[in-house]
Amino acid sequence: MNSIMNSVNDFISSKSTKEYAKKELNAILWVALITITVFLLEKVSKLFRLWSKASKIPGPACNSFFGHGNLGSRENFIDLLSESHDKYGSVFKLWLGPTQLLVSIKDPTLIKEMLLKAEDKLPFTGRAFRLAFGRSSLFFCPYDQAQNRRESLALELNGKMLGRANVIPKNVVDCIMERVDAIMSEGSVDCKSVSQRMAFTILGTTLFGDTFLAWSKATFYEELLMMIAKDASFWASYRVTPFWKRGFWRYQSLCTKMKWLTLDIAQQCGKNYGLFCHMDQNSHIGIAKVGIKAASVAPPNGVEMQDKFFSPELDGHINEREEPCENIMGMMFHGCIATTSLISSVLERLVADVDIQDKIYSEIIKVKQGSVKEENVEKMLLLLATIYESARLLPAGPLLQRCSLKDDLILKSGVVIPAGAVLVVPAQLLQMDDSSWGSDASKFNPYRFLSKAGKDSDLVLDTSFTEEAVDPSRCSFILNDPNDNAAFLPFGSGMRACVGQKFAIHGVATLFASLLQRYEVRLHPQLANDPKSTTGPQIVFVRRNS
Ligand code: HEM
Repeated sequence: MNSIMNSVNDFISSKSTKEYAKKELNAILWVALITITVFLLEKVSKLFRLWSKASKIPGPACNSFFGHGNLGSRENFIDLLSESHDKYGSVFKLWLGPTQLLVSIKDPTLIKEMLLKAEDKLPFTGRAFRLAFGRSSLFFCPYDQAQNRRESLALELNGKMLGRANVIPKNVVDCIMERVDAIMSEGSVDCKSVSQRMAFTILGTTLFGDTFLAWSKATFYEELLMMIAKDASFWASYRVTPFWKRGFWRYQSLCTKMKWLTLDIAQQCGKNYGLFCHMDQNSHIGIAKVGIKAASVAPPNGVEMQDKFFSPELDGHINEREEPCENIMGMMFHGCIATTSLISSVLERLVADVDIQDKIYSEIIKVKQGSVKEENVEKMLLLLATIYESARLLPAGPLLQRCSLKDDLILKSGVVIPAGAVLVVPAQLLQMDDSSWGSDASKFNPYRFLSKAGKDSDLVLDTSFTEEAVDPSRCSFILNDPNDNAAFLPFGSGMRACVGQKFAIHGVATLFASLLQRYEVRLHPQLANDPKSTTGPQIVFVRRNS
């Protein structure tokens, strides 16, 4: 035994072994050095390619290597985009850093083309979303990750939900009306909070079914959602996640509570989702251990849809890093915020234009009299046109953002936008642009979405919306598809356009068809223009006599 040990020691200490080890180490260092050099050279050549391609796009000169450092607040940024478009034309560039190029496009035709070709969304733009809810396979991710869920969501919303008799079931509309009754008994209400209440009920019942109406924690869930919405951008504005701040952990605990509540309502719906075992592997908070019992009750409204989004095995793909719960929370969050601002925008227009409100009311009554279907909103042309117009004038979401991650984007006009550039569309500027909407672009005019039958390109701009037009049996007007105008972008456009557009428009129309049938919506005589109000005008619902 000793002799074996001695010979091993001799071998190790022998000169040739030391030499051998030294050579090995040298070889490894060389390989590492070459790999790092190749990697760096690739990065540098990529950077030069980006700079050379970007140099052909017009834009303000950039004096600093670090780009146009301070772009100011959101409002200033939109002003900057507007001024730069006036100066440099419909496509211009800005450097956000040495490797980060921003390209803004304002020409509607180029935008339509770009939004069809650039199908990715840069994950860093969804930082607020990810900090709050985690990674999602629907929002702020490359197209190949979102495609399957987008398709199934579109199928559910536009196929099944729009196909049924009422986009929003009657019991849900009745419940919302009961809440409006309760609100009315309190006197006036601010536009924003009543819209939020309505949007929350619509989204909640769409995703979780009727169970949501009786869910005892719904009010707390709504409050949580709004608290998260209020703080999300603030915490995401830190370049480095501020783990050292107490406020951040308070915010994170709100997000965790929201996750728990989402699972709670899922549990209340009475289904055993395969998702929970999947989440056990991925979840940061161990929610999987909640333990969901299988229930033998018949699925309530919305459960089928919910099932799709909770199931990780959708189309056979399991994305290891994704938690299906994030998609549900994302839809609740985005759907509620966006639908709230649409409802609020419609309410504001209606109280400001009583004449239109009265015309919509007579349209609703006429359609109801001549219809077997409970809420035949497709025939309520003026109501739908009012919703389109209110969406056009929506103040939310001033920018659309896209990216082509793999390939350069070559537009028909010859402009080449390098892969990886952040593409933005100043949607709000476009939606108010005279060249796309006429000289009254900044005014509320729902008639711009109506044209005389047989001449669908002739917009009715004279506002002569007569009795004839609101009578579906003698209707000589048709509703234009708002998406025909490339400058109509409240729901985006192209490959990553909003999946919920049709559902949201029909849902909001169904809601207003019931609301206006029962109530007149008026500005509160004393509180209408309260300068201190940050939540829109104070309004009152006045019950109609009939
Ligand atoms: C009035 C209500 C709504 C408005 C104004 C709205 C607006 C938008 C906008 C502007 C986008 C970005 C589009 C783009 O970049 O081209 C978007 C994306 C999206 N919307 Fe909506 N939305 C509304 C309601 C909803 C609802 C109710 C749902 C579903 C329940 C929904 C689901 C989505 C999804 C999944 C995306 C992400 C698409 C993607 O990135 O691939 N939206 N929405």
